[in-house]
Amino acid sequence: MFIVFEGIDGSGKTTISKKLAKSINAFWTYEPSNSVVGELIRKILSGNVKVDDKTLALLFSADRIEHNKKIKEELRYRDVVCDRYLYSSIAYQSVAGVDEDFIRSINRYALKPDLVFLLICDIETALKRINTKDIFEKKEFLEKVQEKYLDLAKKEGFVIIDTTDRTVEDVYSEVFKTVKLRSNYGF
Ligand SMILES: Nc1ncnc2c1ncn2[C@@H]1O[C@H](COP(=O)(O)OP(=O)(O)OP(=O)(O)O)[C@@H](O)[C@H]1O
Ligand SMILES: Cc1cn([C@H]2C[C@H](O)[C@@H](COP(=O)(O)O)O2)c(=O)[nH]c1=O
Repeated sequence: MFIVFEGIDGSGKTTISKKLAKSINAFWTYEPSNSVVGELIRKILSGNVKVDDKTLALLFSADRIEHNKKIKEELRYRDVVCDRYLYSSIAYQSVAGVDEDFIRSINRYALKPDLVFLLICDIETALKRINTKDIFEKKEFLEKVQEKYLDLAKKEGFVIIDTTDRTVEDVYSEVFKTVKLRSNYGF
């Protein structure tokens, strides 16, 4: 099973996805990945290197091609839990002004996940949770990204979980119950 966690920065994706991967003995992975393209992306996100928004969208899709190879390989043996994926590109890059059809087109060969969790959070709470700031971590921008995610969630059937004012344990318990229901395993 290929499970993806999406949401704005500070919504709790890394915390919850790592916890889930550990408890179901799945492979935990993330985007931007640790490929050479992923490393270049992180330099751009820190604001040290500037590129056109379309170039950044292309870099995310190139990193995803590299990342997909690893995911497919792991799925032969076990479940995969991923911290950010394709829908981060659709949400962030479209809010940054890149045409959604262009984003979908350059990602058309990306492996489809079996289950997507959208972790939503009050923006002020999310910003308080994060220490380092990247080029996208601004209140107005993240508000639009979260709206775009909610729009995608309705169309694509994501499981939405609000993490505002909830403990990690509480959020995790809801995630675990959903995975149990949606999978063939009796964890
Ligand atoms: N439900 C929660 N309640 C309180 N704090 C939380 C909750 N979930 C996560 N946190 C804390 O918020 C911080 C950010 O969490 P995390 O890194 O999981 O978010 P994220 O969505 O992966 O962020 P980013 O996209 O910026 O990497 C961490 O210090 C984490 O311990
Ligand atoms: C995969 C992906 C990511 N992003 C953005 C979203 C965040 O601002 C950063 C990643 O930071 P994190 O702390 O590692 O979550 O990258 C994006 O704009 N498009 C994407 O496809």
